[in-house]
Amino acid sequence: MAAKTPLLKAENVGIQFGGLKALSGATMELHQGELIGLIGPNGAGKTTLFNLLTGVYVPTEGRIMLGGETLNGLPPYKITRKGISRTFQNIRLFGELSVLDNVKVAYHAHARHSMLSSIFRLPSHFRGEQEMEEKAIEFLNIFQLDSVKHEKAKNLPYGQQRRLEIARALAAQPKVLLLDEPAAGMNPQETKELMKLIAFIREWFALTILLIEHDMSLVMGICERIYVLDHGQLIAEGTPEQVRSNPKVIEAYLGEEVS
Ligand SMILES: Nc1ncnc2c1ncn2[C@@H]1O[C@H](COP(=O)(O)OP(=O)(O)OP(=O)(O)O)[C@@H](O)[C@H]1O
Repeated sequence: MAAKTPLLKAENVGIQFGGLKALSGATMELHQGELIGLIGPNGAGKTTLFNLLTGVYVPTEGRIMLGGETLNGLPPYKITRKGISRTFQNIRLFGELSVLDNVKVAYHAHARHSMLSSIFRLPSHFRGEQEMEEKAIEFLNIFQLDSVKHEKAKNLPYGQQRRLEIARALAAQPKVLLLDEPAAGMNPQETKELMKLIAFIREWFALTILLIEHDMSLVMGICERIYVLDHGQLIAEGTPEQVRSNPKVIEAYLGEEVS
């Protein structure tokens, strides 16, 4: 029975901004190891759902649970510590810091060596530092960023900045990774490679991933299941094939490319 408990669950979740119901009655379950797509037209509520899952917004209705523990009302940093990391639609990096330091800072937020050992530069501090550097370089290798590790993040080409953002999110050692349009602004070749990389890191880190993507064809190849949002409501859920042929989804995407 325990195996059936979802890792992350949103139960009738919603939020209202003034008169606007940006999201309402959203119920979603992510199970350990799944790679799930979240799609929908512009303004459907996709990022709002991410903001609710990560504590940026507090739901005005419903419950969010991670492994059975309710997250409602916890601040974002506590939710990150509990195991939910995310990337943003608009890249958020420390532009003036090196690529390596960007990952180390993210790793630091999670590292366990104590403040006292850092202040007094005790041997455990240096072991912690070394371990952090090794871990950070490991992440950079996976994302093919090791050759640019001393570059300032702001000087990287766009595609590399996007990959660095994912490396940073992973450095927090999440159970669940939320990716908000990770391929936005990438060319088709970069996008294809990124999708492969996402499928790879899911396996490598035994992650559960929720991926926002505007273009259904991009998620078709790698996601087992897809949730579809439209006007703040989840209108469909199923395999890519089920979702693609769902009349509500076709209607929501009317005038847009569905496949
Ligand atoms: N803080 C806020 N205050 C007021 N309205 C908001 C706020 N955040 C989101 N909204 C509104 O909620 C709705 C859903 O926005 P959201 O950004 O979640 O959509 P989205 O599906 O991610 O869209 P896109 O694909 O364009 O990124 C929009 O109408 C948006 O203007």
